Amino acid sequence: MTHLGVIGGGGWLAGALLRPVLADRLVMPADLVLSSRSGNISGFEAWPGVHMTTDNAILVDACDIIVLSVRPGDLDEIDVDLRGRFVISVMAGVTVEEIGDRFGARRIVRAMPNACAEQRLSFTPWCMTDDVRDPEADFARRFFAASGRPHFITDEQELDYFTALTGSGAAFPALMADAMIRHAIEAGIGPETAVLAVRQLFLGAATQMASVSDTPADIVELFMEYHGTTAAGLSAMIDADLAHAVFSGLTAARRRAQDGAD
Ligand SMILES: NC(=O)C1=CN([C@@H]2O[C@H](COP(=O)(O)OP(=O)(O)OC[C@H]3O[C@@H](n4cnc5c(N)ncnc54)[C@H](OP(=O)(O)O)[C@@H]3O)[C@@H](O)[C@H]2O)C=CC1
Ligand SMILES: O=C(O)[C@@H]1CCC=N1
Repeated sequence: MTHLGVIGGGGWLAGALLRPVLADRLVMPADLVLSSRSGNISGFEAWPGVHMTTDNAILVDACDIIVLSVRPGDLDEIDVDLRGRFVISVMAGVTVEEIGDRFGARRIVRAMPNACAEQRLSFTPWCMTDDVRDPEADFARRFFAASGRPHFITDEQELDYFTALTGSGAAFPALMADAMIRHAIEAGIGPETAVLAVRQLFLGAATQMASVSDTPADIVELFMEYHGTTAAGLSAMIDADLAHAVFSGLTAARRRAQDGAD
């Protein structure tokens, strides 16, 4: 039986990835070991059989698949020997070469999910070393499929880009949504109604963009050609160079991922 050990299993991303995996019974609670530094792990009350420890060596001894999910700045504290283990890393900015050099592992999957994993809606690009065996690659794909859409890539460097683009999850759309909510409140709409309205707007917009064949650019074009109130708003946003602000943000996030995300 395969045992899965998650170093940093008490963290935000680990919980978001693991709850769908447990709900789907891809891994049974008794076969899962989570570690944290403090011993405080919550969010797994529905699966009382999950093992928890503060000792990463105990976790590694008990498991054949090891997930690395600590913050990059905490990696130096992780003193374990992962030779012969299949390793899955979801850490931003830590290359497979670094993981191999540091822990002795050769069979490594590196992935960049996002926190929408909790809603099973992560976009999760992933890559692997040549040594990964077919059943291990299949496990990795099914592991990430439980929490969203895995997308296999062959160029590891793209992961630093995806860390900025999609690893950020709801954060960048939330910035746009928050600006809209603040504008609505300034215009006299009650705060609760403003939040309700913009949440429903983003749900509708995301669902539409995910389900119709029109690209986002096609949708903008459609409204521009309609020449109505929305076109007036779009023109003002384009004139204010909204794209420039977005490009600056993504460039800064990518640079941080390339420099080693802490
Ligand atoms: N959060 C996100 O949206 C995303 C995160 N990532 C990546 O996932 C990784 C985890 O991030 P996230 O879950 O947000 O981080 P959190 O800070 O939420 O969780 C980190 C976890 O690591 C534990 N930890 C720290 N040091 C050790 C140690 N020496 N031994 C065992 N456990 C330890 C912490 O324990 P304790 O709390 O007790 O200190 C905590 O449980 C990061 O590398 C990040 O780059 C990638 C994509 C998205
Ligand atoms: O903001 C962060 O650093 C984490 C890693 C990638 C996405 N979120």
